[in-house]
Amino acid sequence: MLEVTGLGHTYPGKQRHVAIEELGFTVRTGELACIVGPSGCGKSTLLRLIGGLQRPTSGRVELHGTEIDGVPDDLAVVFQDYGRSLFPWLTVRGNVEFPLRTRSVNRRERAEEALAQVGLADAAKKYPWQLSGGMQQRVAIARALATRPALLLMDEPFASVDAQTRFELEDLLLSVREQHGSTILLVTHDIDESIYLGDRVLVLSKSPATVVAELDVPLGSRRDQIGTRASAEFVRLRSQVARLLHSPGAQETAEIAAHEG
Ligand SMILES: Nc1ncnc2c1ncn2[C@@H]1O[C@H](COP(=O)(O)OP(=O)(O)OP(=O)(O)O)[C@@H](O)[C@H]1O
Repeated sequence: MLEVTGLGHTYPGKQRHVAIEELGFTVRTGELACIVGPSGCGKSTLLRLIGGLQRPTSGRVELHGTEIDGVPDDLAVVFQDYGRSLFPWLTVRGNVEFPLRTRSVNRRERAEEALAQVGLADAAKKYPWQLSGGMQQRVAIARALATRPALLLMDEPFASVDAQTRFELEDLLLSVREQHGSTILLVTHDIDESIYLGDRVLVLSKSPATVVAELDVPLGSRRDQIGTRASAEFVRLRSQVARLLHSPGAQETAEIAAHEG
């Protein structure tokens, strides 16, 4: 569904910065792929390029085989900062209906369905500021789901909530994904989260970002916060990703292996 080839992005000007270099990967329909990388390596830049919010300086991003050159209709993004992404003057239902305003669908029905999916059927008439942080992020997820996107991009979606809420939202995402067969690309700096959620984990290098490893996550589709995280396979993957992220030597080895094979 998504194909990223030879992608590069350099921020111009006095502070010229090469954020992304020769980056490539694909995401299959129905897959949940996680991108994990060190702080400041270029994860948000990558999502902005994929979401058509920024133009790459080299390479291409294709969705369903067509190059992206603006924000695609069938793509939705969930950002980390729910406080700034929801409109405080609109009710919860108003927020969820907002991206549907130009579509000929029953907006109210769609919004209510999406809110029910995230467990907020009773909060439709409230305002975002009357809800907890975790509930606000559920509204942001409902708003993205209401558009029935072919691809859902998520930029550190659970980084601003407490640990318990984070676990709940991770499980909510897995259940929504199972119900809809959604295709999701999620960026995180949390190694455990990338393995718990992902079918595949793409590990990025330090800036300029490039893909140093792609790891399959053979943990099955039924995951649970306690059993899955304690499993031998989970622990093995966690060490592997941590080594790739924290040891420059391991990154070089992975890069050489990727180029050779
Ligand atoms: N508009 C900009 N102009 C110049 N440099 C920028 C701009 N936006 C980002 N950068 C630089 O590009 C690099 C990548 O930034 P980006 O926000 O994509 O990283 P990130 O991996 O998402 O960071 P974090 O993990 O802290 O969220 C950083 O060094 C940042 O300073």
